Amino acid sequence: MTSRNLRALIGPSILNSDLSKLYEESQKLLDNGADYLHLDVMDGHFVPNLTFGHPIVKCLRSKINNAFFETHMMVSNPEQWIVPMADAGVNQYTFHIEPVTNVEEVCRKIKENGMKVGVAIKPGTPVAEVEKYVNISDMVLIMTVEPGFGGQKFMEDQMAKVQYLRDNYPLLDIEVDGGVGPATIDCCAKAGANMIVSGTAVIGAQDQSATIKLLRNSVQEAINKNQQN
Ligand SMILES: O=C(CO)[C@H](O)[C@H](O)COP(=O)(O)O
Ligand SMILES: [Co+2]
Repeated sequence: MTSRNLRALIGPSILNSDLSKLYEESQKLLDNGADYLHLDVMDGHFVPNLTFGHPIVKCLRSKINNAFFETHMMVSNPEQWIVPMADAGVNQYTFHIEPVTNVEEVCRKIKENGMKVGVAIKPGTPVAEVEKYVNISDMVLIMTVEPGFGGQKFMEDQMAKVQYLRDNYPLLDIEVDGGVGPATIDCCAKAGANMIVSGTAVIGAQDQSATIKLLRNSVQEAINKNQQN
């Protein structure tokens, strides 16, 4: 949890981009105004899909020096990858709490390795499960699809979790991920999300820059409105 003002931040997911051009696609997103990059790491075990791991992240970091990298760790043993990801130049390590027995220990180890901590929950996990860790993490990720694949339909029923967290933790960084784009952003913004992951909607946009701006404006307007009340 942080004590600064909330900011609207847009972190495109490169999951559904042309991964043979990972550097070019990532740089294009940053040039078009992305605030950070959301890198989806899947192990084929916690989720039924495989993506990439720390060697690829390290290569990307060697070409992109100054962007904020968040890895979304959809893996069964998040503790295993903390040191390699820190070494690869990751800034924030966001992991799912569902398979973890000692979440505090994982949070501690992530911080010890110089990264920010994100704690994530799947749609079926109650918000109370993640609320326990709000005070020892930098961000909470509320998944708005079942993790594993890009391009799925946004689950509006997850907004109750976002709203609950925002009502109780006004300065908490709350991220949403899955099916978020121009058609669903107002709903996320209104519920109180301030960190927005958007994959397909940004990657496939005719005008990436305009889409990123539209997402950010919607969230910033909601933040401003909230602060007036
Ligand atoms: O974590 C993810 C899937 O598990 C991705 O970040 C997410 O799906 C983003 O892609 P899209 O906006 O296309 O849904
Ligand atoms: Co993700």
